Amino acid sequence: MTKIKICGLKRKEDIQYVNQLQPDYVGFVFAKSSRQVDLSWARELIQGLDQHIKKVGIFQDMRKEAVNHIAEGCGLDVLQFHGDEEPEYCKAFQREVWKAFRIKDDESFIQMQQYAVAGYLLDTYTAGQYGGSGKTFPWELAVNIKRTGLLIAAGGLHADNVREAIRILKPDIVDVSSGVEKNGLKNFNKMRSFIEKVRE
Ligand SMILES: O=C(O)c1ccccc1N[C@@H]1O[C@H](COP(=O)(O)O)[C@@H](O)[C@H]1O
Repeated sequence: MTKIKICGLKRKEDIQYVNQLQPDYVGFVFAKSSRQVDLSWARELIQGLDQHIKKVGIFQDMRKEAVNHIAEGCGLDVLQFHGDEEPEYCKAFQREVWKAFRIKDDESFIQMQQYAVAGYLLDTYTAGQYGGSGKTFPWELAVNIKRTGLLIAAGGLHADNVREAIRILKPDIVDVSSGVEKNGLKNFNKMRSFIEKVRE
């Protein structure tokens, strides 16, 4: 079954929502974003999180020492690198690593072959923005991609398009942030609809 990651939790209410709805993963954004959390707030949120839900930290071109400090402090299960991190950088961690690739055209996939990571996350290329854009990429571009780890589909997913994304991309995991928000905040009903669609 396709697993689910809900990204960008930043309020205690968000934690209550996911504890009730039980996605497989949740994401805490440590990169610059309207969803950014710092180490101490993330720790406080995580104290209330159901232990069965895996914790993903989202980073963008951050020093390795800083990433490790946050990962230790929060007990992160997965590190998601969403910037221009090089293959060598991604190999330098003891934890599971997912690398995000921003898809624009066929050439966007050439770079992917240089990485040996546990997860390959496909997000939409948006000029001047590294993630959380709420925009989709042409999924057909990724139908035959070669990869040696998990495939994580991201970028503009929501309850009304996620089944089509699963049909075309056959991902191991679907990742959503903007698509389960209302007025910039996570919304319980949108999260529930998204999760129901994936699991129906
Ligand atoms: O969500 C963010 O604010 C964010 C900021 C910086 C890097 C990545 C970020 N989130 C990731 O973006 C994709 C797509 O999100 P969306 O569903 O299109 O809003 C997803 O992988 C998030 O983990």
